[in-house]
Amino acid sequence: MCQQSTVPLLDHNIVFYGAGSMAEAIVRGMINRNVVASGKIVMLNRSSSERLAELRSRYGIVGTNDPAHKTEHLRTSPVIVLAMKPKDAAEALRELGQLLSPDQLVISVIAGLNIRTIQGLLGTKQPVVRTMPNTSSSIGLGATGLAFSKEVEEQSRRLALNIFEAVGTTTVIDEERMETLTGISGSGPAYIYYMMEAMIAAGIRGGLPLEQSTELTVQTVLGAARMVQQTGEEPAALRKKVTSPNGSTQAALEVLERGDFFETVIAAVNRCAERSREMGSALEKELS
Ligand SMILES: NC(=O)C1=CN([C@@H]2O[C@H](COP(=O)(O)OP(=O)(O)OC[C@H]3O[C@@H](n4cnc5c(N)ncnc54)[C@H](OP(=O)(O)O)[C@@H]3O)[C@@H](O)[C@H]2O)C=CC1
Ligand SMILES: O=C(O)[C@@H]1CCC=N1
Repeated sequence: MCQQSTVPLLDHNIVFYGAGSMAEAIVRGMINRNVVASGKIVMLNRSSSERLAELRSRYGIVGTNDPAHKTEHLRTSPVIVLAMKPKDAAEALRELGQLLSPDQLVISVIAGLNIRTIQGLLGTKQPVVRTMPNTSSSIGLGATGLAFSKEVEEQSRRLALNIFEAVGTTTVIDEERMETLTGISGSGPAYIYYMMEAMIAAGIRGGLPLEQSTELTVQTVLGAARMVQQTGEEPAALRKKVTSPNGSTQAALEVLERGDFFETVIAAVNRCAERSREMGSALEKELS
């Protein structure tokens, strides 16, 4: 993980076009890690003024809905992060393309939307970085996959990596693997939270107070992730160390196996990847 720097990495504006959960997670992480001064972060959305007011007061960023200001920021910012939902992307990108000049870097966090479609909707051969971050970026523990269009020059490549390295780890991949990566790390936090919800519920049903059940679950998930990271051992090897022959863990794992846990998780990751492709195809159709 990156050390907190005393000098911000970015000394120019960065626009977040879309001001929802993912944009906030990255912004929060960037501010906490001093990647950029909060006054240089501009957050734009479609219509929610209350949301922008909340973000302005929470982070000291610039947030505006005023059409003239929005246009001005989009026209002049060297870096624009696309952070709206896939369903809203086509219209937004068509309008955005008319404002851009060739050197402005476009970074997308939109699931499924590929580089070719981004450039097609913009109507320009813009340098594009397609990324898939996750919401843990907000505490500096994100995992972001990145793929670059051929127009992205070394300096811009470095800049994009700097932004996401400051809020977690980065993995550069071939764009064709982005949907699989989405299935693992983009959506992955939700699977872990779901597992945690179930563990907490089981604790409560077994008579533990909510607070204790939550604390035990959180520490268990945290400890297990750290064990894999710090020991360098395979998860399967670590699992075996918990599992005494004919003991309680074995009995529990047998129940998970009966529910086809392993293959169910793989099927969930695959379905996530497939859904990302479906969303991408719907956007690709907007090109014709
Ligand atoms: N949430 C996550 O864990 C992750 C999300 N992503 C991707 O991030 C993107 C955003 O997701 P998320 O933050 O969860 O979504 P949210 O619904 O929380 O936020 C979407 C934002 O986009 C804005 N918006 C919609 N249309 C436009 C437009 N035409 N112009 C400008 N802004 C617009 C909305 O503004 P308003 O409220 O005013 O309509 C809102 O601020 C998605 O594409 C998703 O695939 C990627 C990785 C992880
Ligand atoms: O659910 C979604 O579509 C987004 C993409 C990855 C995480 N959330």
